Amino acid sequence: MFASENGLKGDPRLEAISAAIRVVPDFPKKGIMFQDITTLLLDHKAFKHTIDIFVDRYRDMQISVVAGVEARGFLFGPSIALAIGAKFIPLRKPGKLPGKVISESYELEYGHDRLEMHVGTVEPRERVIIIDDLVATGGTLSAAISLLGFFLFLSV
Ligand SMILES: O=P(O)(O)OC[C@H]1O[C@H](OP(=O)(O)OP(=O)(O)O)[C@H](O)[C@@H]1O
Ligand SMILES: Nc1ncnc2[nH]cnc12
Repeated sequence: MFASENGLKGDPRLEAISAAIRVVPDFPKKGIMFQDITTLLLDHKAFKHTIDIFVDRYRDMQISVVAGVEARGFLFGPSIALAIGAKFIPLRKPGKLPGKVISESYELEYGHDRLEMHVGTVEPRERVIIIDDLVATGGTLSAAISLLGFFLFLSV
C-alpha cells in the first residue's frame, strides 16, 4: 500500500512509523539501504499504528485471507488477520511446509529465492491481502501473487 495514495497523506502516524524504521547503509552488501523494521517492533506506538492502518483499511472489505511472506510478513500479518476476522496463510521459503505445496521462484535485490504455499488453503473467489514489510524489486510480491492466483487487494 502506497500510503500517500490511499487517503493517508498527512496522517501523523506515517511520520511516527517512518521515524521508527532504522535505515542501515550497505547492509547486507554495498549499495543497499537496508530498511530495518526490527526498530519499529520496539516502538509500541509505531508498531500499533502500522497494524491499525491496515485494519482500518481492510476491516469492512470481506477479506477472508491474509497471506504473509516469510519472514517479515509473519511479524505483521497475523495481527491484521485476527483483527479483521480472516485466516492467516504463511508463504514460506523452500522446504519448510510439510504438506503438499505449490512453489514459485523469484529474483531478489541481492540473490534469488522461492516461496511455497500449502495447496487447498484458499478457495476460489476468496478475497486476499498479501502482507510483507517492503517492496524492493517486486520479485517477492510477484511470486506471492502468482501463488495465490486470484483477484487480490495488494498491501505492502
Ligand atoms: O521486492 P523484493 O526485491 O522481492 O524484496 C523484498 C523482499 O525482501 C525481503 O525479504 P528477504 O527475502 O530478504 O527475506 P527475510 O524476510 O527472510 O529476511 C523483504 O522482507 C521482502 O520480502
Ligand atoms: N533495501 C532493503 N531493506 C530491507 N529489506 C530488503 N529486502 C530487499 N531489499 C531490502
